[in-house]
Amino acid sequence: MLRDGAMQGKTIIVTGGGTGLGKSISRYLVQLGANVTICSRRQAVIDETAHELMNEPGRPVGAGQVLAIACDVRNPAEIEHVISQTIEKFGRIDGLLNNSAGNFISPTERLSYKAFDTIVDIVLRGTYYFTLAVGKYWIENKIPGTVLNISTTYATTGSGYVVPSAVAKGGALIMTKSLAAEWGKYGIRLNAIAPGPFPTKGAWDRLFPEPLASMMDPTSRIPLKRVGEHGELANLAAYLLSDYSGYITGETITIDGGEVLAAGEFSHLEQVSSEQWDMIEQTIKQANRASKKEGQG
Ligand SMILES: CCC/C=C/C(=O)SCCNC(=O)CCNC(=O)[C@H](O)C(C)(C)COP(=O)([O-])OP(=O)([O-])OC[C@H]1O[C@@H](n2cnc3c(N)ncnc32)[C@H](O)[C@@H]1OP(=O)([O-])[O-]
Ligand SMILES: NC(=O)C1=CN([C@@H]2O[C@H](COP(=O)(O)OP(=O)(O)OC[C@H]3O[C@@H](n4cnc5c(N)ncnc54)[C@H](OP(=O)(O)O)[C@@H]3O)[C@@H](O)[C@H]2O)C=CC1
Repeated sequence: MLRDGAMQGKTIIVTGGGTGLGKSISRYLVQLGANVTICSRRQAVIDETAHELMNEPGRPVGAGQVLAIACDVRNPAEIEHVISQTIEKFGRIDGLLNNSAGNFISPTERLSYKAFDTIVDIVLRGTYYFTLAVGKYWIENKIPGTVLNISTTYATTGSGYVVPSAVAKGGALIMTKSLAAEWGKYGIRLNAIAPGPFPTKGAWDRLFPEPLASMMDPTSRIPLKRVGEHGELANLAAYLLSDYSGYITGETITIDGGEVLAAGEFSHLEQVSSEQWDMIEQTIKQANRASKKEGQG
């Protein structure tokens, strides 16, 4: 979507950049010329991704560099290591993509305290630790940085069976708005993306395992009748991390094929056949005529 070289000179840290959506967004940022530090717990996974992104067939001239540094986002010392290594290699940091997450589907009453903590710690604590560390660096160095948080649509609607994730994503979303209000004076912007279903191994293994996968079709509730494509999300993420979105802050952009609209009370009526609509129309018109007659009488 953006022109070639649109992110040249920018350095972005992508948490969870070794897999799934973080990897796809990192790929696009690198193609656009950004230097990208990818970090997550598994060094072997991020090393392999860094190698892949640096050696892609058709890699454009002017594509960015990739640095892979292991980091558990629950650990401030490891976050500070990522920040110092990134500055040492690329000179500065312009953007932070908080994309790391943990999640699995479960009735809430089956969760141990530790299970609940594990999700909230990765998603909420990890997001505010990283944002705080990078934000302090930006304020101290007068850099107008940009944070982009990968949220979910249920961060605002709520959802059963993923309650720790909903709690944590909801908290991170409120942080996005709150800090956008507070740090605007430093030129720092914070936005979020709320994706609908975008197939990744990480999400599908934990949210649509068998027998759930055979029982439900995630596209059935989506007005556009399909899941998202990674390139569609990467376009939006690159735009929100770029200077082209310079007047947008505190915003959450939903990219879900209209899935959240399924909550509308009558939105499921696509199951009604054309013949049934003929009958319904006649029934309503009959009721209209009857009520008119009552008015005349
Ligand atoms: C498409 C829609 C939106 C998508 C949104 C996304 O975020 S997709 C992103 C998807 N991507 C990812 O999630 C990627 C990263 N995810 C992961 O690494 C793991 O899934 C993790 C989040 C469990 C963390 O692993 P870890 O090694 O740090 O932790 P651990 O193994 O030690 O477990 C901690 C506690 O949780 C318990 N527990 C675990 N499973 C279940 C269960 N099914 N049932 C009940 N409990 C369960 C486990 O028993 C333990 O508690 P205990 O017994 O000690 O009291
Ligand atoms: N796929 C989808 O349909 C949707 C995804 N999302 C969001 O998109 C984002 C990416 O998810 P997706 O790509 O699907 O799934 P993935 O499982 O591929 O991505 C999650 C990433 O988080 C990293 N991670 C997990 N725990 C930690 C930790 N403690 N410290 C650092 N990194 C960690 C993982 O790497 P490692 O294991 O090496 O640490 C992994 O790279 C998440 O925020 C998710 O909530 C939102 C809505 C829908």
